[in-house]
Amino acid sequence: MTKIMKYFWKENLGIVLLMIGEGVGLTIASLLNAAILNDLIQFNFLQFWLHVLQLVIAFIGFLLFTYLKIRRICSVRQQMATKLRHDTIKKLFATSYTNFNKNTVGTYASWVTNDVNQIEQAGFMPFYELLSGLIKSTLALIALLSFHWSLILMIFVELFILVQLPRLFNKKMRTVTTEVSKKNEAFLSKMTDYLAAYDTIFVFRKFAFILEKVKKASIELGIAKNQQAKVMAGVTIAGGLGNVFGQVSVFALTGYLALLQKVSIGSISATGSLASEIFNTFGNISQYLSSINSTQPLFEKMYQIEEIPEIINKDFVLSKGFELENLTFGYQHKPLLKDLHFTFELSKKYAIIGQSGSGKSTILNLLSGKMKSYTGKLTLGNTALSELSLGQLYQHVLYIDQNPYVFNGTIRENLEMGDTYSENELWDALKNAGMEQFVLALPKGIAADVGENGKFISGGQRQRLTLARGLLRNKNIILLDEGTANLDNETALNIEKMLVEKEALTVIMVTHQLRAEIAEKLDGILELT
Ligand SMILES: Nc1ncnc2c1ncn2[C@@H]1O[C@H](COP(=O)(O)OP(=O)(O)OP(=O)(O)O)[C@@H](O)[C@H]1O
Repeated sequence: MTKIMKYFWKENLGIVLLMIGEGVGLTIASLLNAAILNDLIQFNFLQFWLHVLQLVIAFIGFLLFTYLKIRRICSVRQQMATKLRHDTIKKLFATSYTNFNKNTVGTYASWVTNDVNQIEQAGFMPFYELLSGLIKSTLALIALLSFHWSLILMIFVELFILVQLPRLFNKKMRTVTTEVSKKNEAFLSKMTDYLAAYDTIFVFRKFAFILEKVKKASIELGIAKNQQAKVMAGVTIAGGLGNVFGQVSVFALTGYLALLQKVSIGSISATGSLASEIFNTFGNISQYLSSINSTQPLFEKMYQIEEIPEIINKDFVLSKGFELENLTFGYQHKPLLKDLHFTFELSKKYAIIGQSGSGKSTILNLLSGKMKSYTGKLTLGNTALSELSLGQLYQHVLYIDQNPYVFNGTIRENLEMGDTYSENELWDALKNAGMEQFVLALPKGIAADVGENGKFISGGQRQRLTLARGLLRNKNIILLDEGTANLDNETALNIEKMLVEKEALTVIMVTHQLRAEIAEKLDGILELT
């Protein structure tokens, strides 16, 4: 948490200044309480009314600073949460393909929702409460010193004992918070999975089965949260006991000093409220620190994502296509591809065929730099793929996998994905992907919404939309995994023809259905067994 607080140091300094303003207002109000009581004891009515007026002004100042502080904390807290979410996703995008796939999408969603919320509630909020309390306590201690030194001495001894308390709870708090985070991850992951499977659940009428699973996952999450609340309750009680003891002892000592005529009688109302400020803060310190401490594992989880730096290979020239030599690869040490030799020359057209599970998509995954744990040689141009940054690779390569994602937005947004293209370029891409007539016939045309993962359009239309999105990018090499599998024979044939007839384009397509009209135009076929 220190890291993010430091990053926003200017904003946090502003908050500290507002807290000081708030604390000064409150301390002055406490001191005025003593003065008012003394005025009454001495029947000094003029002074009494003057002090009451000053008290009102002090309270107005206090409330004004409190208002500004609350507003500012809320805004800075949101800025820090946004930075955390942004940095986490940025790191996830900068890690390797294999690392990203170690967790489910639901887990990552949980990090940037549940965990960030937990950091806000259990980390940032207690931190500001503690900071505000410490500032008020420091001012209160200074004010108390103006009454009698013995008060400060006694408070210091008691505070020393109070601040030892958090240590007793640190370990337990970390454990229960980590457990809540894990259960949150599991819960969100399961929910994402069940809801994404809605169509399957719908046709199998498995609602009761899924509801039972939802209930079980929710109960498991509830147990972890209860466990956390139990530890929190223990921390609160321990702090509360110290707090009560401290306040009573200051009250008693001031009374004793007043009896000895070392302090005025009115002091008792000021020392009481000043001491309550100090002991409220330090009484809750164990709770604040345990809570802040408990968020540490959540930060660690986000910060430990390994970023793989993009190192640009300056010597790279796309002088030739992909060359595979003795290429061997397997998942989890299970051999799949063995000693493969093949050359995909630039501007030529290839198909990869073979039985289901023979490794066709895996080859495209290797060519597109997603899998790196192969042995043998795999080069593009004059450079080994392992020495090429993904940015450089994707400057030339377009990979359309078996399930390309269609975003919940318009056709135009799905095509552009944040880039800018002319109307002509957009429509050319739609035409080449066999999508032009369909889009023209839509009431909203290119501005039509496609829904979540394109659920408002057909499977074939989704495939053509993602193909158009790829064609727009004008890359030299296209890797197409069953890119026309969902299309009718005629549309599929037209698209494949369009691709193999593009002279400059290197085409490597995985297909189950190699049509004779296409096969005769190919320069090579890689058949896997
Ligand atoms: N991420 C993965 N982890 C472990 N095994 C995997 C993974 N991806 C694929 N496999 C396995 O590797 C083998 C080859 O998979 P691949 O997807 O390359 O086959 P394919 O020839 O493209 O199949 P299909 O024609 O059915 O799409 C399969 O047995 C598959 O179960």
